[in-house]
Amino acid sequence: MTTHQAWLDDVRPNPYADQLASGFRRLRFVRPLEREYRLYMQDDAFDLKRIALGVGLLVWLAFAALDFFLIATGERWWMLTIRLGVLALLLVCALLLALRRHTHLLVPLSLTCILAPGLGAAAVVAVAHTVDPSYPYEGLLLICMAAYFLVGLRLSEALASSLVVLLGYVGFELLSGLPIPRLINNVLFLLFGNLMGLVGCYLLEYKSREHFLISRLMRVLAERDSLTSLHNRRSFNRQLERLWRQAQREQLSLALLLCDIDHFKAYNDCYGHQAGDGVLRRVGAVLSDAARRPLDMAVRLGGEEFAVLLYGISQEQALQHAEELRAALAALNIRHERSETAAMVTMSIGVASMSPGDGGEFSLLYEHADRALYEAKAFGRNQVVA
Ligand SMILES: Nc1nc2c(ncn2[C@@H]2O[C@H](COP(=O)(O)OP(=O)(O)OP(=O)(O)O)[C@@H](O)[C@H]2O)c(=O)[nH]1
Repeated sequence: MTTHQAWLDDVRPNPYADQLASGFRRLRFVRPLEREYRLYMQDDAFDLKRIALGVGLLVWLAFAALDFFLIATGERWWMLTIRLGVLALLLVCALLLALRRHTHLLVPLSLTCILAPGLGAAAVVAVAHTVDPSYPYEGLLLICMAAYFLVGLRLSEALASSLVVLLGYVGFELLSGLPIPRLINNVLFLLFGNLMGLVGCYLLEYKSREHFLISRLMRVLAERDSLTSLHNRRSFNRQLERLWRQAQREQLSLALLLCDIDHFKAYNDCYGHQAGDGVLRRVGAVLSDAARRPLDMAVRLGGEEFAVLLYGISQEQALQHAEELRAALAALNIRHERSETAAMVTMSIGVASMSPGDGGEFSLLYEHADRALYEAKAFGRNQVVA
């Protein structure tokens, strides 16, 4: 953690950076991040689970064939019955996983894929031990290892399912009458194997969580302006293109508000750069409040230039939004004694609205808003022009 600390402080407050800085030794994030991580894991582990299940089915069948060589008595039919029962259950799980529709069932399905063969194998071993105490029980460890490393379970889930398998094994062996010293020997071997799995799984999950936090943080840093936390120009360009296509499909209009703080250079010169940064942050918060709907976006284009992209609203509504923004900034009443326009910090806003379905390029929307902003500046600033 300490290696991150130095640069993490530069990007805080940010939920991913905060979590990286505060640590997660217990393999748990704060609640909203934990939920996000689990969803990410669900998506990430889907293919892994399908491959693991395919391999598991083949291994299970191979062990069933092996039983026939190792056990020659009637018990082999009990063992085969158990194996077939487990096989049927695994096939149902495989079918549900193949459909890929039941993502909410992913964890229960994974647990079933461990518990069914685990308890099934424990029962098979116990039945075999009634006729041949040297029948190999070590295969149980393979199932525990699959829980720790193969099916994408979290440590707590892998540990719980492995313990259930172990307890099941002890119970079945007690019923089958395996001599106690031998049972203790077997259980100790399985416990030590599990201990290794536990440590490996902890390190793996720790790294997976760290990777999740860092990759999300990188995404935020690549898409957001560090001073205001608004989207940056790159993110804006991408979103504008995306929304343009969506508005084209849905026959809706798109509005762009280009906002520029008036006499900001004079503000910086008068009150200092730090105070200027404070103003940029407060303007950012005002714009961010105006873009709360999921497809809307507030952007810092650079310097004291901002933009608000609004989805599916008319020119009149866009003008109204712009006036509200201007009024919200005025209501903050940030003193600006060097402004030639007013005694407080104000902004000029250029508004453009277009329906992509009517034809034209999305760059036109920006051009129209830019021209309107130029006019707002030219007509005396602190006003909205469409
Ligand atoms: N404090 C601070 N100032 C910045 C930042 N980025 C750009 N600026 C300053 O913003 C000022 C922009 O000046 P101009 O482009 O002349 O704009 P203006 O003074 O607002 O003039 P008008 O827009 O015509 O009213 C410059 O002094 C930049 O140094 C920043 O991140 N923080």
